[in-house]
Amino acid sequence: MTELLTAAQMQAIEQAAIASGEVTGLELMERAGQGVVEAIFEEWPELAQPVESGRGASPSRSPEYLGKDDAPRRAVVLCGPGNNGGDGFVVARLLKERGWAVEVFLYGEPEKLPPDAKVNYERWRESDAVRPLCEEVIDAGEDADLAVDAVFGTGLTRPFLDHGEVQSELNLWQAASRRGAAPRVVAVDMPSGACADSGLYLGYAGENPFDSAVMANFTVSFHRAKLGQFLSDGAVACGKVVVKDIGLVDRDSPAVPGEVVTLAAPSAGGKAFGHKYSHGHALLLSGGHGRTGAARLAARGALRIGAGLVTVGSPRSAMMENAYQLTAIMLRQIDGPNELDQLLEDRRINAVCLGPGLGLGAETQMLVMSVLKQERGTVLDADALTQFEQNPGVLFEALHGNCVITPHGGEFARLFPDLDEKLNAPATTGPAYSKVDATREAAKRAGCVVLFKGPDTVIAAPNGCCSVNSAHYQRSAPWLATAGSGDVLAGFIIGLMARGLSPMQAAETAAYLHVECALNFGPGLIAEDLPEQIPTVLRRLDIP
Ligand SMILES: NC(=O)C1=CN([C@@H]2O[C@H](COP(=O)(O)OP(=O)(O)OC[C@H]3O[C@@H](n4cnc5c(N)ncnc54)[C@H](O)[C@@H]3O)[C@@H](O)[C@H]2O)[C@@H](O)CC1
Ligand SMILES: Nc1ncnc2c1ncn2[C@@H]1O[C@H](COP(=O)(O)OP(=O)(O)O)[C@@H](O)[C@H]1O
Ligand SMILES: [K+]
Repeated sequence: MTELLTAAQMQAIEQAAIASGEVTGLELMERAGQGVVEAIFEEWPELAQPVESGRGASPSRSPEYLGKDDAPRRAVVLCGPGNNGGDGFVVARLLKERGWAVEVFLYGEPEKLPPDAKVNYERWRESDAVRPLCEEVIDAGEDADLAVDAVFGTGLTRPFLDHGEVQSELNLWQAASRRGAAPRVVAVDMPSGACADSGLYLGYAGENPFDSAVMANFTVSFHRAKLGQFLSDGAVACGKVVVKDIGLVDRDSPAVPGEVVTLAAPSAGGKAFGHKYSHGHALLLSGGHGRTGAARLAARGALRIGAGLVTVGSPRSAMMENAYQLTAIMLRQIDGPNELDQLLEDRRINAVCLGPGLGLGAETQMLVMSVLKQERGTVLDADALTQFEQNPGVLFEALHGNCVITPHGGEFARLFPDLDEKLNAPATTGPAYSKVDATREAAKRAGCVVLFKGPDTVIAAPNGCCSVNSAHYQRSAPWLATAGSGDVLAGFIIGLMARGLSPMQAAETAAYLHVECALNFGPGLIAEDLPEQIPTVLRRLDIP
């Protein structure tokens, strides 16, 4: 289970360790700096060689490794006014010990550094200069091999704006480094300017932070990854996240505030035994004539993910259209809520999904209400959510603990306009209101699991349980931005609920597998391809 911590949770863990006497803040800072240096050479082994050595010199820890014609590697280290800056001074010293030429710039006043950072500042100052962080850093960085961003980490509380020019230059370095030019940028804990809890850049009202903010090639975090590294812009700005152990032990400390968020992972448990009815019977409602594709996509998803039986319920107008295109999936005519009620007298139908392609209008509202009063496993998506834009309270009243709702950004805004407004208001103070905060509040209000879609899909239950299904970094799956992929996701969830997974487990597992399917297929993906990847993905993950 990969935990994603908020700044407050990380601070509480650190404080508890220091209070217990097992470690000092200074030791933690030294380990953090060591972790960053280690990560740099793991990421870029070539940096362990001096420039132009070309003689296969082995990595060395002392300046003696320099041959006659070799030039030292060069780094600029940008330090900030807090402990993130303290880590930066450690990194500078360790690189220098390896023979690097290092220039250090400080944003802030040395006298105001917190104690541990001050100690490391003084150690650096014993032999070298610290210059104020200003435009000079731009010239210094131009031909450096490496830029270390240790300006702000988990302590960012307000916008880092007055150094916009410096930031935009860092951004140019970063862009240049993606083209193979120097310097590479490594961020300590967070790319400075981005909030560690929300991933939002502070103070960028209406502007694209990526026009000027620090973006890293990779980010080194300590003990555990931070939430902001997997949410919103933070998940783009970090480049990649490497977590380094700094010797903190996990503890069930009541001092750690709030329920910890995890990265979504599939729940184990497959089709080891039983007959088809022991794997549940999922019903998916189709829209009318010309609007049936979405329900069939979802139904195919439900069947592939292992529901024992899957039925599409179709209005008369669409029976032929559906019949032509369904084989293993069964078809039943359902015209209106009364016929739906009759069908649901069959208690073996234990999970119902509605919304994809269903259309808007009074009938949709009645169908939703009819299903919800049955208290079966229920997934509401798309039109079944939009239908309640004018009266979300009616929906929340009827939702129950055996439901999952799966809004994308637009649907979320329709059901939870106030939360959407908070989430999209320009972030000015840290920790900023995050997609995790919004989804948790939404789940409480709705009284059921909410899966808020996106490359950073957040899944939350009313009890505060929450996970992030990340399609970033090595799981980046931009091909999912294709029509109908959300319908398949709804089908995956209802299929797993039919099989008996809890709403939270089903939503997490489905979201995880959805991304795996996209990764398995790759470019050119269309929604129809997603269910067809399930067999390979399940086999690879060893889920029977
Ligand atoms: N918490 C931990 O367990 C550890 C923390 N370490 C490092 O310490 C960092 C956290 O240190 P801090 O809490 O001191 O926070 P930061 O160093 O991230 O920055 C906070 C400091 O900057 C000030 N500040 C915030 N926003 C500002 C702005 N826009 N303009 C000017 N000043 C601003 C704050 O008042 C505070 O003094 C972590 O990111 C990590 O790099 C590591 O040394 C190892 C252990
Ligand atoms: N860039 C992206 N990277 C990863 N996943 C994405 C991306 N864009 C969309 N998705 C995912 O694709 C699905 C799209 O669903 P949705 O917006 O409901 O589309 P549709 O209604 O067309 O099916 C969601 O699961 C969402 O999380
Ligand atoms: K930083």
